[in-house]
Amino acid sequence: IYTLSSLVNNIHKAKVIGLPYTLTPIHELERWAYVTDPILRWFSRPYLLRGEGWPRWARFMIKDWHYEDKGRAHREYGSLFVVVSPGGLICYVADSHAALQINTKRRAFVKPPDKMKMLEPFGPNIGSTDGDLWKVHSRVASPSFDDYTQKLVWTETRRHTSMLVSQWSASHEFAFEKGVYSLTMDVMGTVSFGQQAAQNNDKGGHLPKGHRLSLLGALRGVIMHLPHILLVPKAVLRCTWRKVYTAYTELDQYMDELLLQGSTDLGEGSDGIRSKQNLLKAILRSSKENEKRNPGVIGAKVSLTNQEIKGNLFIFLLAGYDTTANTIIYACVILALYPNIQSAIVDEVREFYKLGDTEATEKSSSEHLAMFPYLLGFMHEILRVFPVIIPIARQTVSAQQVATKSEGFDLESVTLPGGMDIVINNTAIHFSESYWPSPDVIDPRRWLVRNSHSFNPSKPLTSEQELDLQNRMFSTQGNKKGTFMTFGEGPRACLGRNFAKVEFVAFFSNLLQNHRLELQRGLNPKQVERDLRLLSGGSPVTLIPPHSVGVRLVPHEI
Ligand code: HEM
Repeated sequence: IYTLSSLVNNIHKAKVIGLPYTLTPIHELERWAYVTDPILRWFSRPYLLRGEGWPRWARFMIKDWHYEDKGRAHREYGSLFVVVSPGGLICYVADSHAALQINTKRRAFVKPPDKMKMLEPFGPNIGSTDGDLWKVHSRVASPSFDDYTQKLVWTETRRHTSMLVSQWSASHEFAFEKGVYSLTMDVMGTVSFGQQAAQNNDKGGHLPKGHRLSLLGALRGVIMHLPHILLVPKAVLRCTWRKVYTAYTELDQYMDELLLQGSTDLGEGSDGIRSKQNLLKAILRSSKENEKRNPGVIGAKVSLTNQEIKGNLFIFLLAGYDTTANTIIYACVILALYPNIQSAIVDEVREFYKLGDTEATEKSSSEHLAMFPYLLGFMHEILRVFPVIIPIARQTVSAQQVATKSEGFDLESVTLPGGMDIVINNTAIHFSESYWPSPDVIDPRRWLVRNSHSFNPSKPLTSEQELDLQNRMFSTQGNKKGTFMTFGEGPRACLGRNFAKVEFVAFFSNLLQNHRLELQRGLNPKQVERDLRLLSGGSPVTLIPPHSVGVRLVPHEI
């Protein structure tokens, strides 16, 4: 009776909103969806492989159904619609104008508070907080992502890629995904905690006093078991999964020690040289500087506690490790499938090496990136077609009006009630013909013309586009806001987007210097591409390919 009356009540709420709505027994944000998701994914596989999307009755019960759906639901119900279940209502948005407002008005549309608590195993952070507290986190954390950090990312990524290339080229059947994951993890580790993360290992017996794992070992243990650390209460973890619990406590202890060391260095003034820093020290210093700058603000929070600094370092690891790894993995497979795109990137890489100052540390990260416009275009095209962060979720704090501008959508604005869940369907936006002509076609040149929305890879180029392509400039300036959402938009957009771009470019500029990527022998390219585009691995955190995809490194012909 309760379930039924909740459903009737929710239908009434949906009718008042006035948007098209549809019913489902369970929606994707409910706990029950953890049960329906694996069953329905397994059951729907044959439909997906036929290119028909989800069975209509099942789709809203599947977590992150949007990727495989590719905007079908929006073509059926409209660019904004509501899914109603006894458990609640979700408003799905695929209208760039509405998406932009929702992302820009951060005080009116907040991150769902109940889900954000989960992101605080080490402490509150920039990703989990909202309102005034977020502002303090943002003020302290943002300056740490400066040019020095990006340069560190550049050098560390190139160093780790060189090591990976020698391992991979020594063995034809290398563990491809594993290599990429360990690369992004090691880069995150050294950039966050300094060289200490790369030194001492668990096997060599040189563990620091009082530790059972190395810093990198603890980091790896935490990252590999993130879902358990985020979802299982610590007391339960301690009794049931000792190994994971140990990694968690060890990382906590390392961060405490590093913070203490960092504070002492700052106090003694021996930390004046920015070049000796890592993210941990940078954020500590930024927090102290904020405190000095605002001494008179009584009662107002201006700096972060050690707990909050740890929380932020954790969120950087969480947000930056497998997002970048999966972007690189999708990119490697697409390069193996599209030799023409790979050749254009190899040309760009060769131009770069001709300049002869590849490790030029005096160059800023933006100068490095400017040398790879096509590669950056390719990265954005990968992130458009494979948006590794699938949904962007928000909740209204009180009743909020949202204006819409989609073609064929009757309503000019709608009022969403307070406490309503909203999901911005970025896959639907990225596969909308009106924002991205011929959206299925992967073409990095979209990002090298002044107006990406007028570029149709299936049609001949206009003279203006030809001119733009000759000038070879990567830019998103002319693009309509709200049409590319993989890094989010507005004040809560990704803090590490430049970090990810530098890492991506540093990786491929090194990998493709002497080698090409090909599919492993025996794989059918059509089948590989079909699986990649039609299925996802159903990860709880980021979009991952449905199964391991073999690529191999082949030396360039001389
Ligand atoms: C390809 C790689 C990446 C993608 C696609 C990505 C995507 C995103 C998206 C979509 C958001 C906004 C979520 C929302 O609005 O709810 C976000 C936020 C964030 N990202 Fe990334 N990210 C990437 C890499 C990184 C890296 C490398 C770092 C750090 C080292 C990072 C740190 C963050 C942080 C701290 C936030 C929270 C910002 C805030 O709430 O104010 N990300 N990211």
